[in-house]
Amino acid sequence: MDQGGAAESLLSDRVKINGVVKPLILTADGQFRWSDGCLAVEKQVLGFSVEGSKIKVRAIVDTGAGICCAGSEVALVRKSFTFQPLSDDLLSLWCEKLQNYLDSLGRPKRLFVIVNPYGGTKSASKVFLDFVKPLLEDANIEITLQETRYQLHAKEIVHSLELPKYDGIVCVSGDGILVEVVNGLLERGDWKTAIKMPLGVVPAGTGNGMAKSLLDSIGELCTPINAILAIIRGHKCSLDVATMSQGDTKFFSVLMLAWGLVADIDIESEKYRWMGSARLDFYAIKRIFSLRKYNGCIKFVPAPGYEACGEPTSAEGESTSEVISSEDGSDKLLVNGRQYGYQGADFDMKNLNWRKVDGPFVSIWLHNVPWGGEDTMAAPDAKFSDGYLDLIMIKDCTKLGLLALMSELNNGCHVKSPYVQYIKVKAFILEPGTRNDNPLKEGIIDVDGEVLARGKGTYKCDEKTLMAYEKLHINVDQGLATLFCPF
Ligand SMILES: Nc1ncnc2c1ncn2[C@@H]1O[C@H](COP(=O)(O)OP(=O)(O)OP(=O)(O)O)[C@@H](O)[C@H]1O
Repeated sequence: MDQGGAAESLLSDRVKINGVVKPLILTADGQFRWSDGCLAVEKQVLGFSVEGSKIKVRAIVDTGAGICCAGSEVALVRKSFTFQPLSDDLLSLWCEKLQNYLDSLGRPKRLFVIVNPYGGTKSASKVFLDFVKPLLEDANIEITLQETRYQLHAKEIVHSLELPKYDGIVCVSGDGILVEVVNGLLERGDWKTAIKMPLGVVPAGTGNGMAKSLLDSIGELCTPINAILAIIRGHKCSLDVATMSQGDTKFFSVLMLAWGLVADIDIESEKYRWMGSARLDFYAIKRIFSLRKYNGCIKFVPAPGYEACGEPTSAEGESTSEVISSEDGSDKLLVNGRQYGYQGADFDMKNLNWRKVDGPFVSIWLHNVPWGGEDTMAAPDAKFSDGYLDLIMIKDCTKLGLLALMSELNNGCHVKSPYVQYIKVKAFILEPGTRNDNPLKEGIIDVDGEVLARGKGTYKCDEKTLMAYEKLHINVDQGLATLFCPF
């Protein structure tokens, strides 16, 4: 038996496999090999347990064919491999070596899992039971489960969550719950440390843009199994957070903002929910044939290389609040005696290269990540933490041009249309106006799939929204949040 002296081997031994004594080796680069099999620990091994004098290694393997996992063409199946070391000492040694190797991978050990049983097709509880729970158990990850019971419940939960007890928060939901979690973390007094908590998302809503963006970035399908495997493997990446502010009211966005055509399609098509997913295509065609344009103005700070867009302008800062340091050292903001958490990126609004474009506009779309939903690659060049939002702007477009453009949203080629201006921005000001065919009607501002503001005469305009249909400031904090990612 070799305990690692030989090159590349952490442990090389003879063990019983199916009653026959065979050589087994664990290499320093994480290969677990025996005479008729091999597992790559990093990619395939989830965890192991001791059963009497045997060790059961639980893995996920690609069978290459056969049953599909939730639509995935790759047939991933859970498999276990059992072996019996020849003495108790060797059993302990194998456990130690395997555990040390798994520990060196920095995987999470305790996860707080939020399930929204009412999101999307109401499939989140089933996704949790079929994929999330069994795979987390295989990986020996301790689960604390909380189902959401009402809107904004997830935000409330993370407000008071004892974060040091967990290595990450997992949302089994659509994008809505992830956005609530980010907002909840950033509203905490200890937001600076809270927002470093790794966040995972397992697609189980109607809008699964973040899960799709993460998995598609390495060519994987957006399936619950691929998403939970990425979380178990524990790789992390940073994510830009955009702060939308109107005076002292803030909203923290991780996906997108839409105003004009895309917002109208997204929000007003709710009237046709009974049509299922066809409602979006149906309503898009309807909107294109009676196209609206909105007056207003946008100002932005372009990323290097995009300075030619728009006309030079200036932007006046609107900081009305004062950041104080509290006794516990956390930065809290005192506005009218009330304490807030994060207040947006530290930004000197005045001394930047602001540019301006005046309306009317057909559509303004700002994207933080490439995919807005599983079928919408809105911003093909968007990066998780480049510190910029991708602006997709349409001012003028023929109806046929728009139809062609919309049909390319699933592959991102719409940005090549001559009617589309596609640039990256660091900061953005939206001054939304009225419809240019009817000064009594205004528009809708859609942020991360929720209505941030509704103007006069819009669909459900009597419903209260977080912000008014007025000037809105947006700036980006590079890599503020952390995500579990598959790369
Ligand atoms: N128990 C509940 N009842 C009703 N709404 C809820 C409940 N729990 C959460 N919600 C709300 O459901 C919304 C959608 O959440 P989720 O992220 O799962 O899906 P989505 O794809 O973003 O949206 P949807 O599927 O509703 O179009 C969130 O805004 C959240 O506040």
